[in-house]
Amino acid sequence: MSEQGRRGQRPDHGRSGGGRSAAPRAGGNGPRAGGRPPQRRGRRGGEVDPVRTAAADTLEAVATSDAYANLVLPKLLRERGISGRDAAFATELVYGTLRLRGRYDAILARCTNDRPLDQVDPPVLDLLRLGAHQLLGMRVPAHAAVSETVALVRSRVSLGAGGFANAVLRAVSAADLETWLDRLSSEIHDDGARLAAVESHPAWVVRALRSSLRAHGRPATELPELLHADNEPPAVTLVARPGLVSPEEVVAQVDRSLAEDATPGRWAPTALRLPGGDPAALPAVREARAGVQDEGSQLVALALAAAPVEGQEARWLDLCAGPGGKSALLGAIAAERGVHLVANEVAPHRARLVAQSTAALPRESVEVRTGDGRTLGEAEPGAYDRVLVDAPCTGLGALRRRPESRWRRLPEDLPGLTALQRDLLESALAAVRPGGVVAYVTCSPHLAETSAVVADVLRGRDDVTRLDAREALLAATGRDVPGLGDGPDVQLWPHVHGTDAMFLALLRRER
Ligand SMILES: C[S@@+](CC[C@H](N)C(=O)[O-])C[C@H]1O[C@@H](n2cnc3c(N)ncnc32)[C@H](O)[C@@H]1O
Repeated sequence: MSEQGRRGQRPDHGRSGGGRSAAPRAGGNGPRAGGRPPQRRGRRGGEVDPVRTAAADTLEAVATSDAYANLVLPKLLRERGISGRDAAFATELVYGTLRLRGRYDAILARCTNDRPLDQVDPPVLDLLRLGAHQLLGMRVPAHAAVSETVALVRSRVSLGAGGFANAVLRAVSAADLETWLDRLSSEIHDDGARLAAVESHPAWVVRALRSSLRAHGRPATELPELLHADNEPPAVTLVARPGLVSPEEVVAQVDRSLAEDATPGRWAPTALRLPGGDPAALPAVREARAGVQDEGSQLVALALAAAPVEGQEARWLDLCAGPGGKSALLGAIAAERGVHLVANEVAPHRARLVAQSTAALPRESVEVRTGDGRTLGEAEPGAYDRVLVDAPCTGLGALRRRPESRWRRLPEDLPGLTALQRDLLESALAAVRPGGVVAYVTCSPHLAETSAVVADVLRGRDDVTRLDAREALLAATGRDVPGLGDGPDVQLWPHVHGTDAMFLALLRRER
C-alpha cells in the first residue's frame, strides 16, 4: 500500500510562503470556522489572549468536569462577549484540539526530550495540544502560536512550565504537518497503531470500525477514509418536518448570503444543508417546524415510516425518544396519516426536550411520557403498529459532531450498553402488534451494539422476520442510495453517505 493510502486520504495541502500549508487541514475548520487568527488590537505585552483563554477554559472544563465542549463553549463566548470571527476562531481551536488530540500526542511525544506524555502535567499537556493545533491544523503563524500558548501556560500553570512549553512547541514548529505525518507513518509499523496516531482515534475504535466495515461488505482499505471523515466537521443539516414546513420554506428564511449556497439533502427529501449561519435563529427552527438533524437520523426514521405494515394503523411508539429529533420527524408523518405517537424517555430532563422538539405537532397526535422503556412492552403488549428503538449507545458513529467523545468512551462501556440495548429491543418486540414493525437503530457501527444485539434477541425466536431495510430506505427516499451492502440491515457511513454512521435493522413481528 502506498504511503498516502496507509495514512489515509488527506486534502491536498497547498503551500504558501514559508513552507506552511495554506489550505485548512484535516480536522481543521474549513471555510466555515475561520482558521486565521483575527487581528486584535490593544493587548499589552504579556497579557493573555481572551479568545485563547476561552478555548483553554473550555478544554479545562472538558478535562476536569466531563463537560461537553459544544455546551460549554457557546455559553462562555456569550458571557464574555466574544462573537463573529473571534468566536469562530475559538470554536476551531477547541474542536480541532479535541478531535486531533491523538495525532498531536503522537507528535508531542517526539518533542518532549524523552519525557513520556503521562508525566506531563495534564493542564500543560492540554495547552500543548492547543498550541500544536494552531501550528499544524490552522493557519496561525508559528511565532504567534508558540508565544500565545506559552503565555497561557505561564499564566495558568507556572513560569517553569512556560519554558518547557516553549521548548516543546518550538520542536513541533520545526516541521509542517505533512512532514510530521510522514514521520509518524514511517516510525509506527503496526497498521492499527499508525492509523490511530495519524487519524487521531483510540486504537480500540480503529479495530471496531475495521471489523464493522468488513462485516458490512466494505473493504478494510476504506478505513483511512472513514477515520478521516470523522475528523471533518459535518455540514449544518436541517430537517423540514413534513406537513409543518417544506425545505423551500426553510431556505426562504435563511439569510440571502447563505441561501444561495443552501442545497437539498443528498438522500432524504426532508433534508437541506446550509453552508453555515445560526440555524437556531430561523423562525421554522424556533417554532419546531424544522430542526437541526443529521441526514442519517432522518433516513432511519423515514425508513421506519416507509416499512410495510399489515392492516390499519393507529399508534406508533418511540421507546427512547430524548432529545426528540426522530420523534418530531416520526410524529409529523404520523400526524399526516392520522396516527398517534407515544414518545417515551427515561430521563425527565430529556423528556422535556422531546416536548420542545414536538411542540409544533397537533397536541392530540403526540404524547410525551417519562418512563423506563424496558418495561413498556410488558405493560402494553401488542399496542403499537411501528416502534422505534433508537438505543443508547457508544455514539461511535457520530464522532464528527462530538469532538471529545472518542476519548471518553471505553470498551468497558460496551457490556452495560449492550445489555440495555437487548432489553429495550425485547421490550419493543413485545410492544409491537403482530404485522407491525420495529426499527432497531444505533448511532454506532460497533458490531457488538448492532448486528450482535439483533442476533442475540432473535436467537430462538420464530415469531420475528428481518425485513430488508435497504428496500424501506429506498422507498422512503425515492433515490438510489449506493453502498447499502448486502442487507438485510443498513449501515450508513460518513465517508460513503456523508451521514453519521447510523445502523438500522427492521423487524416484523409475525405473531
Ligand atoms: C440515542 S438517544 C435517542 C435519540 C433520539 N431518538 C433522537 O433522535 O433525538 C437514546 C435515549 O435513550 C434514553 N434511554 C436510556 N435508557 C432508557 C430506558 N431504559 N428507557 C427509555 N429511554 C432510555 C436516553 O436517555 C437517551 O435520551
